[in-house]
Parts: sequence; structure tokens; C-alpha cells
Amino acid sequence: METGGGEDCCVKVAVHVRPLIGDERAQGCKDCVAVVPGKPQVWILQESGNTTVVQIGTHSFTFDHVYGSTGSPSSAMFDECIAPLVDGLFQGYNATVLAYGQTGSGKTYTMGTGFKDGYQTGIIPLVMNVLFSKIETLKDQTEFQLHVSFIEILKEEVRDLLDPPCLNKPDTANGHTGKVTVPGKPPIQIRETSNGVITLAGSTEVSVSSLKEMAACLEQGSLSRATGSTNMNNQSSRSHAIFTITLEQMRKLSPVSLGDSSPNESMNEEYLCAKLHLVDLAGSERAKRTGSDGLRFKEGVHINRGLLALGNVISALGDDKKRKEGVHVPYRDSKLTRLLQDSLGGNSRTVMIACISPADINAEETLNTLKYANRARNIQNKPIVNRDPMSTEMLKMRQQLEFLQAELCARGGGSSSDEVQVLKERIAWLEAANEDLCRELHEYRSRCTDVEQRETDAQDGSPCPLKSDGLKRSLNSIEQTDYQMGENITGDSREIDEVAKEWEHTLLQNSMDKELNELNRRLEEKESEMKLVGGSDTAALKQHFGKKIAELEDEKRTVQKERDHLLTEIENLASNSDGQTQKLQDVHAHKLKSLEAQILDLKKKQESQVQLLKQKQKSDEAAKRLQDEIQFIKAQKVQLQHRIKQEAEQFRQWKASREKELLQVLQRKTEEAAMATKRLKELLESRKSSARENSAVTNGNLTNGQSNEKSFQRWLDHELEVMVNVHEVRFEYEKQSQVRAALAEELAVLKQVDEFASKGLSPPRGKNGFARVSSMSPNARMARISSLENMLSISSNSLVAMASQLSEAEERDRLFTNRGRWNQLRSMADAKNLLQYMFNSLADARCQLWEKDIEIKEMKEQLKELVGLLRQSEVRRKEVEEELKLREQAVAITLARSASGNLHNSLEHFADDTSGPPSPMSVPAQKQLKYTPGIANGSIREFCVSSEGTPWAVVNEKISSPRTGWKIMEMEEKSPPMAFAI
Ligand SMILES: Nc1ncnc2c1ncn2[C@@H]1O[C@H](COP(=O)(O)OP(=O)(O)OP(=O)(O)O)[C@@H](O)[C@H]1O
Repeated sequence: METGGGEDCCVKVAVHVRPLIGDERAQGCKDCVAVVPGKPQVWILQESGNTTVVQIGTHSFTFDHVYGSTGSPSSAMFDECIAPLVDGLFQGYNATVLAYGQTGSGKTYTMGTGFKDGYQTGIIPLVMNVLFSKIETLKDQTEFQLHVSFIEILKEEVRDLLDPPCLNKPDTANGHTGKVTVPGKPPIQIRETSNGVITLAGSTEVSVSSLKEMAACLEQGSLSRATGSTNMNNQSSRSHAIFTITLEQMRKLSPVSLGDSSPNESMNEEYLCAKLHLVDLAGSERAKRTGSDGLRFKEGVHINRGLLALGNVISALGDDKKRKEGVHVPYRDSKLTRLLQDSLGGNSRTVMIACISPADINAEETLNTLKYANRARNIQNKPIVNRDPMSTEMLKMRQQLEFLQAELCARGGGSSSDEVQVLKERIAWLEAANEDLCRELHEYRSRCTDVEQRETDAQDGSPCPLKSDGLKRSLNSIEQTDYQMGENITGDSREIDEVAKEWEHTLLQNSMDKELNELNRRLEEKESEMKLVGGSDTAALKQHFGKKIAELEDEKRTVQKERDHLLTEIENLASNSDGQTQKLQDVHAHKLKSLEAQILDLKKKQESQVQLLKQKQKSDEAAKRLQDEIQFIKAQKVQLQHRIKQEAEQFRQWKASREKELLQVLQRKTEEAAMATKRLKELLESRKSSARENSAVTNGNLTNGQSNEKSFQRWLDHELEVMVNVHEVRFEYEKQSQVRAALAEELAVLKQVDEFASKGLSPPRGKNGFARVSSMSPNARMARISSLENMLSISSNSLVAMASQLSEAEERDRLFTNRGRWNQLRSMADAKNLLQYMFNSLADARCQLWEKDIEIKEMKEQLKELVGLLRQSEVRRKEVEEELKLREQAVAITLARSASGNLHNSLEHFADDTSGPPSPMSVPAQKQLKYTPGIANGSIREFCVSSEGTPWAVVNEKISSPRTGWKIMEMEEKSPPMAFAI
């Protein structure tokens, strides 16, 4: 059904970098993707220190377009990449848009297959808008018919998203969504027709005539897809979804005049049919990162298999050149692979949008995505216009007719009747040929249908072989939970210690703060009292009082003098008893009286002054006492402040050393990871050279059979070492990711608490980690935040570096697998030798494994016994403590009695008490364990000696481990002397 030629064109690749999303921010992820401004070039970055940015080795990729991050805005993607494909549809070109990338990288967001409630984002809604507005402008010249289909490929099974009865029916086999067959309706199948075209037979094609109808199909399908995912208990799309728009058009061409004969309508029409496949592939994922749930694991395997298929298609198509050169490049022949192959490598115009996350934690997947995408750019497509064969033939005839008419005109506008007759005959011949062609086409189509039906029947009858070996192996490899248990237990108890220490510090600081506040309060109280008591200057007061008393004394003396003088005068006057004298006498007597009153008053004043002075002295003494008290409180305060400072300093030092320790652990882990990464790099490098060496061997450059054999053995050893190293790096990667997640979690909590504190709020109670963090001082919090950020940065760098090597290893391994690991073995003898070597190695490895198993069993037994004995001795210790307490009490009572005169009796009583066995333990002797590193299997007896030199335990060797050289000793207690116990 296709004619017409087209030029070759490569698959266009546009990278879409989404921003960091909430979850990634919460995990403290850094942006490790950079786009060169103004160029479609992407770099994966590694930060060195806090400021400098260094590019990692070879990880720079150039594409046709890069959107997001510092590249072109995402809004430009449609106009630059997709709109030309929509235009092409109207010219009859098929087109495919593929969204590819890891889980959560933004494929659904980019494509718009999560279309819901009319909310239009993504490519598909935009395609629909443009399609209908274009149809609106062309509807006068062209008749259009639109169909849509929406299917989902889940575990290599096709589900029709537009046919509800096929959806959401429980599959009895595994309990999740499966497809049921509707009677009379054949199931959808990915089929390969006899001429090699891959088709989806039996999918619903809904005819649509408006934007609304098409949007409803997209929405219905998207919802069905989401429901399916929810049934499988998973939010992410676990399937490949293909939304196909088929555009049929019948164009009205300008009529061709056929002289006097009636015009043939069909010759004035052109029929074109083109399909646009919009594909949202399931996200690539590593089984380990999705958790160990069996169902999800299986899905992951299928998804990855699908994506592997895509990867293979891409690389196989990319290797087309090699195929042309005669090198065997295998295609995987799964139907899905072929379907994708047709979309990518067929006659479509194809745009691949490689979605990536910028988070450093996804660096490995991002690198893989970019590598695939980069390879996809090499794929050559040959787009052609899809015309109905009839239409094509008509078009040819039409062209001939036009040519003939033009010729006719060129000969002067007129033509002889003979010429017209010749032309008419030619037209009749062409029409007859056309009819023959149509008949042939019809027969050909029915033959094709027969062949397809036979193929389908044959497939239905043959059960599909189970390829479960790889899966089993993968499942076995994830059963490693025991491995880290010891580490976890140690980690947990360490964390408990740490939390306890922090609490202790907080409580101590709080109680000391309270104490300090109390001291301050008392100090204030005393000081204000002091102000009251000793507020004025005591010396000045004393002087003031002294002066006052002296003045009073002077005054008293003057008044007394005056009184004496008056008395003498009165006596003199008494001897002269005339009237005058009597009068004077009275005056003097009066004056005398007042003077005496004055003297009395002065005396009182003086006394009160003396009293005041005495009181002052008393208050001085009180002030002195207060002063002493204040001094004492002040000294206490200084001491307490010193203790607070000391304790804080101790805690700070402990914390710093803990932090240092943590950093050292992280650094050690990072160094280990770096070492493993470096080793892997070296191994990968040397693999390249050993591959060359081996190819030299197989090309016969080395004739010596033995060196040939050795070289194969070396190569095999090397391959195995690489495998183990990749495993090691992956293991380190997982561990590092966990460390990083824990750091990020703590950082997030600290930042939240900080935010709450800056708003003056207290963090929510009962939330994990909040209580502990909120008790930290702001400075401690800031210090911890910066230290965590530092650690996160180190961890990020290490993760990115590991991801880089892992991706390299994976890439090489994949290439190697494609080429065939064993291709270089050219002779049966080589193969047999290598097989023998492998057999020997495997046997060795199994024997070693067996020995290790035995050792582990032995150690587990020992551990069990040790734990039992530890518990016993713990119980025993408590008993002894109790007994010791009782004896101490008894001794105290005895001493008290002896002090009260009953010395003799009590000593007798005391002797009675101690007349039993001299050991404080009256129960049978207990066995204790003792570890002695060193020579095993020796006959050893040891004596533990008390402080007085008395042997009290005999030690017998019990179990010994030839591997570790540690032995467990049994110790029997001999009763130590009582005097020692007292
Ligand atoms: N360009 C973008 N801008 C903002 N958010 C985005 C962008 N791309 C994706 N996201 C967000 O990232 C998350 C994951 O996106 P999406 O579901 O499209 O990923 P996906 O690749 O389809 O995942 P899966 O393969 O698991 O289905 C979603 O929350 C989505 O809203």
C-alpha cells in the first residue's frame, strides 16, 4: 500500500531534562546534569569541593536538541520536534515519537499519557490541537477521517486501552490485571505479516471527528492505564503505552479534462493514509532499587527486557553498517522488539525524546539513557508517502495524462483526430491495466490474511518456553539480607548510645541552666537587700553623726555654763533682798528653768544620736554578712558557669570526634568505593587489551597451543574478575546510597526544625527525629547542617563516579554479549580446554564455599553458646550483687552493735554468719567464658589469681577454631577467701 520515494533520515533525538522534584530535594540530591548553553550538549558533572565543577572523563553527549535545565525551554520542544511530524502526516508520512528513560524521569509528563480531567500538558494534547486546527483550514479541499487506537504492552502482552471489556479482569494465574477474551473478538496480537511488516492485529480503532472525541479516547485510555497500575499496587506506569492516530485523507485534485469523454472522478482524487505513533515506554529500572517484592521484581524484569529489546534494536540498527559489511549482528526476534524496530528503523520519521532526571542519585541510569539515545541517532530511516496502490496508479496515469495534454498543447493547441484516437486508446489501455492491478492486489491481500491466520493458529498451539533461569539467578542474588545483619545491629546500638549521650547532655545542660537561674535570682535578691541595708556611705554617716554629737556636746556645755553663771547670779541676788533684786531673781530663775529644759533636750538628742549610731553599726554587720553571701553566690555562679562550659566543651569535643569518626567512616567507605571503582576501571582497560591479544591468538598469530590455552585461561580469569568487581562496585554503590539517604533524611529534619525555630514555632511532637534535633542549640544545629552538607557532597561525588564506571561496565558487557562472549573460541580443542579449566575453577570454588559454610555454621553455634552463657552470667552477676548488698548491711549492723557494747556477742554472731563457705557465692560454681587469641588446640590450664595471690579459677580449653585461632575457655570458680570479699 505504499509507493513514492523519500530521503533517508536519521532518528532525531531530543533530550528532556526535568527539574529536581520534591522527593529528590528531600533526599538532598544535587543536580549533576549540565547543558552547554546554546549547544545541544549534555554533561554529567562531578563536583569537586564546594565550588569547582569538573567534568567526568568522557561523559559528554551531543544530541539534536536538549530541553530543560540550561538548554532550550521545554515549551520549544513541540514546535521544533513534533510539529514537523504532524505536518508530515498531511503529506502521508508515518511518524513515531518515543519517550524513553528511567522510571520517574518524566516520560508520561512529557508525552501527556497521564492526561486526566481535560488537563492538557504534554505532547499528545498539543498534537491533537494542531491536528484539528490544520484539518479545519484544509477541510474544503480534503476529506479527512481520523482513527485512534491506544494499547499497552504489559509483559509482552498487549492490552487494548480503548476496549473496556479487555481491561481490569482478574487474571487467575497471578491475581493481577489481565486480559480476557471477548467471544467473537480475536485477541490483540503483535503480528509479523508474510512480507515482514509488524502489525497490531485486533486492536480497537475508534473513529473520531472532533478534538473532544479524541481527547476523550486519550483520557479513557490513560485512566485505564492508571487503574491497571493501581491494581498492581504501583504508582508508576509499568507498561509501554502506544497512542496511535491514523489520518486518512482524500484530496480533491484539479480535474483533468479528457476531451469529449466523461471525466473519471477517481482520477481527480488522491488518497493518503499516515499514522502517528506516540509511545510512552515503561521506565527502565534496576530491580534492587524497586524493592524486593516478587511481583514488582517480575514486572521489572519484563520492563527491562522490553527496554533491553529497545536497546538491542537501537544497537542492532546502529550496527546496520556492520551487517551490510557481512558481520553477523543478531536481532532479538521478540515481537515487541520487532514492533519497536519497525517504528525506529522502518519508514517512519522518528523522534526519540530521552527523558532524564538531573539528580545525582540517578546518574547511572541517566548515563545509560544518554548512551542509548546517542546510539539511536545513528539509525537511518527511509520515510515514504503512504498511498493506496489504486491512488498511486491513478496518480501515475494522471501524470501521464497531464504530460500528454501538455504535449498536445505544445503542438499548437490543435490535434488531428488520429492523435486523439491514439491517446484515447492509451487511456483505455491504462485503465485496463489499472483494473488488472486492483484484482491482483485483492488476491494478494486475501492470501496474506490466510497466511496470518495459519501463523496465529500455530502460535496458539505451541506453549511458550519458560526462560526462568536468569530470573531465578537474579532472585537468588537478592537474598542477601543476612549479610548486613551484624553491621546493622552494631549500627543500631551505636545510634542508641549516641541518642542517649545527646539526651544526657541536654538534660544536664537544662538542670545546670536551672541551677544558674536560681543562683542569679538569689543574687539579685541579695543585691537589692544590700541596696536597702548598705545603700549609703557608712563612713560619711558616722562622721555626720559624730559631728552632730560633738555639736550637741558643745551646745550642752555652753548651756550648762550659762546655767552655772545664772545660778551664781541668783545666789548673789539672794543676799540683797530688796524689791529690785527680787525681780531680777525671778527673771534668772525663769531663765534657769528654760536652760535646764534645753539641757535635757540636748541630752535626749545626744542619746538618740548614739542610738542611731549603734543601729548603723548593726546594719553594717548585716551588710557585711550579705556581702559575704553575695560573694559566695557569685563564686558558686562562676563555678557553675565553669561546669556548664566544661560540660558543653566536653560534649562539643565528643560530638566533634563523633562527627570526625562519621566523616572518617564515610571517607573510608568512599575510599573503598573509589578503590573498587579504580580497580574496575583498570580491569575494563586491561580487558580491552586482552581482547586484542585474544583476537591475535584466534587469528593464528600465536601458534603455540599451550600459550594459546594459557591466554584463554587468563582471559577467562579476567572476565570473572571484572564480574566480581562490578558486583563489588554495585554493592558499594548501594551502601553509599543508603548512607546518603540517611544523611539526607537527617539534613531534612534539621532544616525543618531550623525553619520552625526561625518562625518562633516548636516542631511537631512525636515526629521521627524531631525531638532529638529540636533540643540542639541553634549553633550546634548550624554546625551539623554544614557538616551534613559536606558529607552529602562527598557522597554525591562518590556515587556519580561509581555510576560512571558501572555504566561503562554495563555498556561494555552489553557490547560484548552482542558480539558473543565465546566467538573467539574457534576450535573444539580450545573450547574443551577452556571448559576443563572452568570445571576445575568451579569445583575449587564450590569446595571453598562448602568449607566457608561449615565455618559459618561453627561460628553460629559458638555464638549461640556464647549468648546463652552471657545471659547466665548476667543473671549470676545480679544475684551476687544482691548478696553482697545483704552482707554489707549485716556488717554495718554488727559494727553498730559492737559500738553499743555488745561487741562480743555480735562478733560471735558475725562468726556464725561467715562459718559457711568462705565465698560470697553459696551456690554451685559457675562456668565463665574466656577468650584467648593465639595458638589453638594446646592443652592449657590457667589460674586466675586474687589480689592476695590465691588461685580461684581453673580454666579448661573448650572449643577452638582452627581458622581464627580463637578458643573458648571454660572457667570454674573456686571459692575466693571471705576476707577478700569483705
Ligand atoms: N518537566 C517536568 N517538570 C516538572 N515536573 C516533572 C517534569 N517531568 C516530570 N515531572 C514530575 O516527575 C514525576 C515523574 O514523572 P513521570 O510520571 O512522567 O515519570 P515517568 O518517566 O513516566 O515514570 P514511569 O516510567 O515510572 O512511569 C511526576 O511527579 C511528574 O509530575
